[in-house]
Amino acid sequence: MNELLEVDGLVVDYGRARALDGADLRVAAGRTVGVVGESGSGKSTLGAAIGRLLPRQARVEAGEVRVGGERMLDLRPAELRRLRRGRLGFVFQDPIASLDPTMRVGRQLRLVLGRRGDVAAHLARVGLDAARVASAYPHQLSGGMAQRVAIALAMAASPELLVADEPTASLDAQVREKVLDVVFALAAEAGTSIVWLSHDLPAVARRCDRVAVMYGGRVVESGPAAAVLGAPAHPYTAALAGSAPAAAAPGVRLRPVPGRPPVLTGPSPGCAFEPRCPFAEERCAVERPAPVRVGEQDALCHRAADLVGELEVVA
Ligand SMILES: Nc1ncnc2c1ncn2[C@@H]1O[C@H](COP(=O)(O)OP(=O)(O)OP(=O)(O)O)[C@@H](O)[C@H]1O
Repeated sequence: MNELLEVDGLVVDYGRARALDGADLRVAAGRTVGVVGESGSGKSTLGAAIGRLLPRQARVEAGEVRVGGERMLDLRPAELRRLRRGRLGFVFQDPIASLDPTMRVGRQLRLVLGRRGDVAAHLARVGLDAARVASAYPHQLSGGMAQRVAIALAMAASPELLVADEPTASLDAQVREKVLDVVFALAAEAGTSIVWLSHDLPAVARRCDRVAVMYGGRVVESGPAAAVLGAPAHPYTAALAGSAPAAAAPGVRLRPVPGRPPVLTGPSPGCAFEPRCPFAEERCAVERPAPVRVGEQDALCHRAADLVGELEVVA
């Protein structure tokens, strides 16, 4: 498979707090991947690290990020800008904050598209009327409209990879689905891969080809969405899928699994889920699990092979 994004063993600390503890992720060209996990599992850090957009206090301690084979962490600033502009797009949680407050929307798009770009056409692609929106400043737009503008900007150069960090978290439920429709339709048209960081497991299941489940700063299970969510290979995925409010309103934050998520200040000595895991054995507390292939999934669990058929999703 032609991998567009490869994240290997990524470790990121914020001072003493460890946000990523050896995260691995693969995204093939044109694929849509939902990255799910509880608050604090490291999703935003992973998304920011992909574009080398981590805040100043973050330190990459180990690991590697490659986009189209280019080693992101080694690029010089000019190369990094070129790669971000040409191959990557980002959409964040707060659309208004991601736009320039001092510049009219049309002008922001013009800067990205260049003189010959068709501002009105790019606004129309995200369902906005240029006559109404191009001359507005970001604060004059609703959240949904501002996010559409942010999507138009992120997708203007038809990037190979779009990283969307909870792009609909601040939007009303009715607007949310429409905004996601726009993101996925534009990406499908342009052949753009999506990494969508989300709390919303049912929504990810509906829209993504693949799912990566994060826990304690690692991707503990990944594989085709239907397999991961229908027949989980990791006990944490089973707990998370069981706790997903599938019947509740879309976008509702996941109900936490009993117990508390870990707060790491260094490498987890074993499996970070061990204290909450109903299947844990002695070695789980002291040996870091390596990936195990189970069916179509990769799971970081010592017991993944013996648990086949045991893990039920309690919906
Ligand atoms: N700027 C920061 N300074 C210090 N610690 C941080 C910072 N950003 C994140 N962290 C810590 O790193 C860990 C991972 O956070 P991150 O935001 O990546 O997780 P997340 O899964 O995206 O959470 P959420 O879903 O709440 O956004 C958490 O323990 C968090 O407290």
